[in-house]
Amino acid sequence: MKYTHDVIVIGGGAAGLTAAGGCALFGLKTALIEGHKMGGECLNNGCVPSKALIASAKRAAEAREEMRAGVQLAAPRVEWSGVHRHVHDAIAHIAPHDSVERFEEMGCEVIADWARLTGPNEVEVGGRKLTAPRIVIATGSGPAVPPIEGLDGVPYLTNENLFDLAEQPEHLVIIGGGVIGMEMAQSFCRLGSTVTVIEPGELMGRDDRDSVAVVKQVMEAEGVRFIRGKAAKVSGRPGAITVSTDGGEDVTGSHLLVATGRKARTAGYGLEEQGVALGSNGIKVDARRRTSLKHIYAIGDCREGPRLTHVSGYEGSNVVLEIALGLPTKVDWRALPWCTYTEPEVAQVGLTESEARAKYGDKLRVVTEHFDHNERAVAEGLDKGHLKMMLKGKKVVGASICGVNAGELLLPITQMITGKASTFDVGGAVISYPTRAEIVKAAAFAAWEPTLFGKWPKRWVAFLAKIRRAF
Ligand SMILES: Cc1cc2nc3c(=O)[nH]c(=O)nc-3n(C[C@H](O)[C@H](O)[C@H](O)COP(=O)(O)OP(=O)(O)OC[C@H]3O[C@@H](n4cnc5c(N)ncnc54)[C@H](O)[C@@H]3O)c2cc1C
Ligand SMILES: NC(=O)c1ccc[n+]([C@@H]2O[C@H](COP(=O)([O-])OP(=O)(O)OC[C@H]3O[C@@H](n4cnc5c(N)ncnc54)[C@H](O)[C@@H]3O)[C@@H](O)[C@H]2O)c1
Repeated sequence: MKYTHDVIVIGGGAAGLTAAGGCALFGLKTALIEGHKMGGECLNNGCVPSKALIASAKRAAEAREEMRAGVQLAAPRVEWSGVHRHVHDAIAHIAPHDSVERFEEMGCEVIADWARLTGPNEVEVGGRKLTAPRIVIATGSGPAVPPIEGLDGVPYLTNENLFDLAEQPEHLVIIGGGVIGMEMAQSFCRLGSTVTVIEPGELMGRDDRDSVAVVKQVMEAEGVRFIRGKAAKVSGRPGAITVSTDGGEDVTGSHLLVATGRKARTAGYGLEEQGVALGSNGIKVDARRRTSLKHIYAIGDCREGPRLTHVSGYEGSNVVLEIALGLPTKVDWRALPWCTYTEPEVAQVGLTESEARAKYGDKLRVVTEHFDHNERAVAEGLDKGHLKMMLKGKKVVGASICGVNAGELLLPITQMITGKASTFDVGGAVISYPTRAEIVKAAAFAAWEPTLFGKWPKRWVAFLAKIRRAF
């Protein structure tokens, strides 16, 4: 069969851009199809605007802090139009990196339209039929909005319109205390909105409980109100929206944000018709990200599995190895990192303590180091939080960190989990003093303390000392 392309990539978010760019750079004839905005969720409605908003909020929070380190800042003045501009400037600054022009320069044929799978090797787009021996689906996810009674009758926000708000909410009610709910709750509160979070289960359910407890305490002290319960009914009108929980509590706010999880984009573009198997929330894939039709790959948020930008990029790179170089490449989640950018941040890599306990039982050793023993943190007066390192013998199987810039501390731990560095290497490394990174070195060294100061080294030391005394 004569194909129009070597590979067709559907979706121009983090996953699709990585896959298409990589294939084109290797010289494959690559079609990259994006129906909406290049850069997808991360650039336009996700990571970039949310982290920019968090940055504005952090400035306001610092000014609101009581005197620290002998300095009292003046009360903050928040201009919503300025916050809005900062958020959109950040998007505009990064947009060229994900642009049509950049991907065309790499060698992709970029098509700005909606694609539809019309045959096992055929995609229809903009009235054209493209064919290729390999197809990559990277269509992402959107907000999963639960069927709450009355929700359709009021205006509500999701991550798709939150960053376009023209005015600052007076009282933002957030349904969902997951990652989006927590990052946005703290930010809007710090910018001066009243914020209420409704969550029936654990806040930030995937994360280490001790870390989340620290964040919750900080957010409550800053003024965020948490209601334990499930949003069961919504009523009201624009500007006065009431959410009633299954526990009988009512809260009325000026704005409502629904942050109740993600739904993979799998409908309406031919997957089922072509026999691509779907799971409960995403395309079914194997470890090599192949769908039930082995020449069709699914990567990033659209398939079942973790939904994070770096995961999309990682899977995009993997399929480039498969498609361009013919190297079967399985995903490896042993050292999967993630970070929630609350303050303090909550960062995780590998297993949490509870996962590690379930897997290793008594063989697990948890080393905990606190930032109030880290001299940089103490000097800065920002010493809340801790690092927990999960060890099986001298091998790291996971770590949870809660603290200022916790996400920046994950890299050496990733290397220890994958075996590219040992606890001995990191525990014995010379690193700058005083840095927060010393907490990682201290925990890695702790893996060796029982051995280093154990029976045999002590015997050797005693022997040497005895000889020295004798001569
Ligand atoms: C508020 C928020 C904050 C976040 N913060 C972080 C963070 O700090 N760190 C982190 O790692 N992750 C974060 N995420 C998650 C991250 O944004 C996603 O995991 C990531 O963007 C997924 O990339 P993707 O390429 O798989 O999908 P997407 O970015 O959703 O891209 C899919 C693209 O496919 C296009 N498309 C869909 N169907 C078709 C079709 N039929 N034809 C043509 N085009 C199509 C869509 O228009 C879209 O542009 C955040 C998410 C949200 C919502
Ligand atoms: N820093 C980051 O890496 C980052 C930041 C933001 C988003 N993300 C990504 O975005 C997604 C998280 O999105 P999210 O926060 O919407 O989902 P989530 O799954 O983290 O949290 C959703 C929460 O909504 C709650 N919920 C569901 N129905 C409810 C109801 N009726 N009433 C009250 N609460 C209800 C759930 O119990 C859950 O805790 C993930 O894919 C995540 O990886 C990542």
